[in-house]
Amino acid sequence: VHHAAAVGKGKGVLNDNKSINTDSYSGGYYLRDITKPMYSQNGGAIETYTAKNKMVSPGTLLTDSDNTWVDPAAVDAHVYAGKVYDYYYTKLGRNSFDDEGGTLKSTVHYRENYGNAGWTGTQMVYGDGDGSDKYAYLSGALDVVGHEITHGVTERTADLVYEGQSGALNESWSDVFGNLIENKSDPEWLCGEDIITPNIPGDALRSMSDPNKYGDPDHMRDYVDTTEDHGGVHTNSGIPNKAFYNFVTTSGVTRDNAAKVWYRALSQYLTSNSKFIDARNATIQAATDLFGEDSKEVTAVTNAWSNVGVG
Ligand SMILES: CCCCC[C@H](S)C(=O)N[C@@H](Cc1ccccc1)C(=O)N[C@@H](C)C(=O)O
Ligand SMILES: [Zn+2]
Repeated sequence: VHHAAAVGKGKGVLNDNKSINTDSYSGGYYLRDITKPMYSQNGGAIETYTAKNKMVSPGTLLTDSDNTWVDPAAVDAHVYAGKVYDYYYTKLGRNSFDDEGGTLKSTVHYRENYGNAGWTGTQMVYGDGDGSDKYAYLSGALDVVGHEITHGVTERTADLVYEGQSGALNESWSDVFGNLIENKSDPEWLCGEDIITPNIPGDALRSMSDPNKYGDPDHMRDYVDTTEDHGGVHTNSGIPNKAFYNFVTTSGVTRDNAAKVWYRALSQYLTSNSKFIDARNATIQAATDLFGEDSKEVTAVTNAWSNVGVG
């Protein structure tokens, strides 16, 4: 069967027009992007499926007869996964989540009234929202898609245990790369702002610049000891999130260099039971490796963690 790259059209969750890389064969179009380096290297692709609101993954590969796509959740999951692939490949030299050109699979319409998105260990899954007006389709935000795929990167590198401090680091690294990839110029470095209460502008699930705004700590003294949410991984992530925000907004530190430091710390130094103090040390070591011990990056990252009471 001959596969040919095609370009389709569709609207995203925010009703925006998007071009979509699709795969045309046997007289139909499939939501499979075969334009990435991984395809020619080892047949890796970006594929988008629907679970039809069941708890199945990957589900059914989406197809269309005329390459005009009418499922906004699928359009955004697909296009945004491509953007995340491109970011890791071009900015950090990583070839997909596994650095082996592994196919990136997304499943949309996962479960019923699912107000969340996740990484299953092999792929991304996206809910439609919780049935209230709190969420739009979760794949409609590039920071969400970047967040979930980064869990795949983390699992193949530091493999941070999803519990307590290592779990909060796991969550934070996903928020960091979700926002780096989304690359908005908004000063607050918000999480999920595009899909949280779509009718209310400006709100979000978390803020990296001011975690307290959404009830999350921004200093070690306010670390939340809880059994909820795997030990508060989405709350205590406020502390490393704020540390990254401090670092990336220090004058002279560029987003790309901050990303290199955080990626090198994740892939070379963090391990499954790392705690916040280990993340401080890992990012200082990574900055030292990349820019030298007397660099502004080393000074900035040291101060960034001190500011949140770590180290
Ligand atoms: C095992 C527990 C369920 C998986 C949690 C996934 S990884 C997650 O963290 N999802 C994000 C979605 C997201 C990402 C970026 C920006 C906004 C929202 C998340 O924050 N989920 C919240 C709702 C939560 O699980 O508490
Ligand atoms: Zn997460």
